[in-house]
Amino acid sequence: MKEQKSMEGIAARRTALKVIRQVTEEGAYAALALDAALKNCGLSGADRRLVSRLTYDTLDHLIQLDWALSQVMAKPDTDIKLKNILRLGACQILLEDRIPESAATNICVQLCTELGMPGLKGVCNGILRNLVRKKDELAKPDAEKDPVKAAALKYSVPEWIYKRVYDDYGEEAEKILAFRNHDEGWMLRPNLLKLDDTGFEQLLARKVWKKEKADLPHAWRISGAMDISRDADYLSGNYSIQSGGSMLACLAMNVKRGQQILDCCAAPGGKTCYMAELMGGTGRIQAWDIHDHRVKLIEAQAQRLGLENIRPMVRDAAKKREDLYRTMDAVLLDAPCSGLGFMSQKPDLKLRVTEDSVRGLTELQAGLLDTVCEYVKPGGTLVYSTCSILKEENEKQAADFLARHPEFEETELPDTIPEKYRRMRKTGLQLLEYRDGMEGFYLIRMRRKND
Ligand SMILES: C[S@@+](CC[C@H](N)C(=O)[O-])C[C@H]1O[C@@H](n2cnc3c(N)ncnc32)[C@H](O)[C@@H]1O
Repeated sequence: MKEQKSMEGIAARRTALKVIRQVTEEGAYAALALDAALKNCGLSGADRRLVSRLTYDTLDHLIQLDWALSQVMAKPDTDIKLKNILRLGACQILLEDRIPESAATNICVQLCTELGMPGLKGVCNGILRNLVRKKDELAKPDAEKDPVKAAALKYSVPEWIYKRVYDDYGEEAEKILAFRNHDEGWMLRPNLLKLDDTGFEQLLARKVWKKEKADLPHAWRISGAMDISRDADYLSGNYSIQSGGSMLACLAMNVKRGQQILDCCAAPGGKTCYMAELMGGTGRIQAWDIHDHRVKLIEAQAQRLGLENIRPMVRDAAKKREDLYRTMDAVLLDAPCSGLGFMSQKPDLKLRVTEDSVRGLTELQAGLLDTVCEYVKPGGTLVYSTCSILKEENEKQAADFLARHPEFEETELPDTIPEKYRRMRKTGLQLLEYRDGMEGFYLIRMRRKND
């Protein structure tokens, strides 16, 4: 029995290590790699939770863990496989109260053999035991001499992210970067073609989940659901899972029955479907995405929800379509972005996003805005949104667009959006996780002036 328990412990760490390796060595997305690893893995509920926690904690604290390890290793530039085993060990030794240090170390030593490195067992053992001994006296960078390095390490973010967020938000950067989302909840909203708010509340009352009304129209926060995408009411299209920022972008579009709408970067279709419902299934939404396999996701959502006013299409929104000029009542550009608004929920973003990639995205966003704005009718609406917190992708991007396009102006957010969010605006609305209880998200509503 005892032996079986220790084997389960190994299985959970082996699975966590597999995901950490896929993310750091192969560039996999943590959420997808974790889902795949947990599918049919045969682990108990407690072990599955341990896998998720160890994976996310290791990735989230990777910069701190590497710093700590560099102080107890003779040669910090070690083989990447060994490095990942050490990171997993350091995560348990430095961040977990409930795991005995000896168990963490012994299992990591065992994992060296499993990864075909029996010759490194002694090195691994030595480094982790050294870490256990010295963990309370690890040096920190001198905050006076190198404040950026010290702060980046404190929040376990790359230095360029710390600098950028500090430049954008000043002292508030600390709150933004310190925030960690430990809420495993979801935001749900009813399919408006099938259920009104009362009907949805009754549906939720039948579920064992914890639920509370969110401060957005129709929306509820729920937690305690294992795999919501297998729930029968979800599968039969009674409701959707949608984040708060995403719902606000749809409300900002202020769509009406019978309108012609373009959603330029639409996959997997969360916003398209909400807008299609807000239009009561009437009018038409062209839902473009550049990737064929992602357009199929829009089709699947529209089908699940029974929405017939959506036209999913594989289109490159960067290519001009003169035949569509001035034809749309409203255009949504939910642009490809760094995604840094989800940093606390997706810590692998900190490893994936680089200064160069942000530069490329910013140029892409500006080009897309210049192209798709042409489709808006006089008096029509253009909403630009991202799930980023960087001003370069958001407020500054929008201000630059408005300067290049005097035929557009920023307009008020409609009163379907709660006043609290309408009041928070400067140029556009920036939501922040630590403050607003939803992902970091940006949106601005603009209008093409009448000629
Ligand atoms: C932020 S996601 C959109 C999320 C979506 N609006 C939703 O709410 O479900 C950005 C999307 O833009 C797509 N994309 C990137 N470049 C594009 C382009 N040039 N034309 C059309 N779609 C593009 C990506 O494939 C990705 O699906």
